[in-house]
Amino acid sequence: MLEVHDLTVRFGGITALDGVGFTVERGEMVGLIGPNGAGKTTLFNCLTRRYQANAGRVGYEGRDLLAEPPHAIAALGIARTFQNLGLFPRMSVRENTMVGAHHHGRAGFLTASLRLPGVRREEARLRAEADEVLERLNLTALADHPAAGLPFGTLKRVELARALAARPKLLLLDEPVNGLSHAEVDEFSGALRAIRDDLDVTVIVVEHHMGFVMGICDRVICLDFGRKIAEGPPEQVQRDPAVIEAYLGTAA
Ligand SMILES: Nc1ncnc2c1ncn2[C@@H]1O[C@H](COP(=O)(O)OP(=O)(O)OP(=O)(O)O)[C@@H](O)[C@H]1O
Repeated sequence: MLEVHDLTVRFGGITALDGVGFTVERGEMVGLIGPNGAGKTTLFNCLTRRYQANAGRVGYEGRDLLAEPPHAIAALGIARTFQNLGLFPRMSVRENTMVGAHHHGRAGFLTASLRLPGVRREEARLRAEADEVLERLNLTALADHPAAGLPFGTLKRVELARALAARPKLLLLDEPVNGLSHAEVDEFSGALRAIRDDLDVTVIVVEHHMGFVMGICDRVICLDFGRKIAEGPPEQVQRDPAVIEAYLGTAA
């Protein structure tokens, strides 16, 4: 599904990604780990075309992803969540979720403003789809509640709901369980497993929570200073001396 070759991104004198390469098969759940500043978010920003790569290639379902404009990413089936949440505080949980589905809508600015019957039907369809996602994530009771004022753990689930409403084939999760309690992490893991099994979604997840990553991922890739330093099954990567050193080096 995804083939990343020799991806390099520089910001002035900093090389945020340095010749990174890996592949992801359809249906896999891949963990992307590495100390702060390793280049994980930069990688997501390249895959969603927010950042321009200096070198390298990315193949996505046989396409040259780096040749696609940023606005085409959602329609290609790539959705992401953000480390610091990308929600609209004054909009309800349902409305925030419907934002994720906007690229399925066909109504233009004019037809939408005129509220023609076709537009109303379409809105009802998007709303029904959003409600289905909310149900799956145990958010139905909060559908009409504004995002503002909800606990952080709940907002993390709303953020996931928004990404799922886009009906993604490839889901990029940026620190989805950061700041969650132990019980919330377990709940999130369960929901994510069910989503992967039921919705045929391929997942790449950036996370510092090792218990979560090791418990849920089929394969783990570790970056350090923009380079891939390890890749393999979770138990193997966890024991890899280069990975241990990268983390301990940061802590020291
Ligand atoms: N827009 C930018 N402009 C300049 N430097 C940037 C930019 N984005 C990222 N960087 C730099 O690139 C490097 C990689 O950052 P990135 O955010 O990708 O790391 P990360 O692995 O996601 O870290 P964290 O775990 O802290 O989120 C860092 O040195 C960072 O300062």
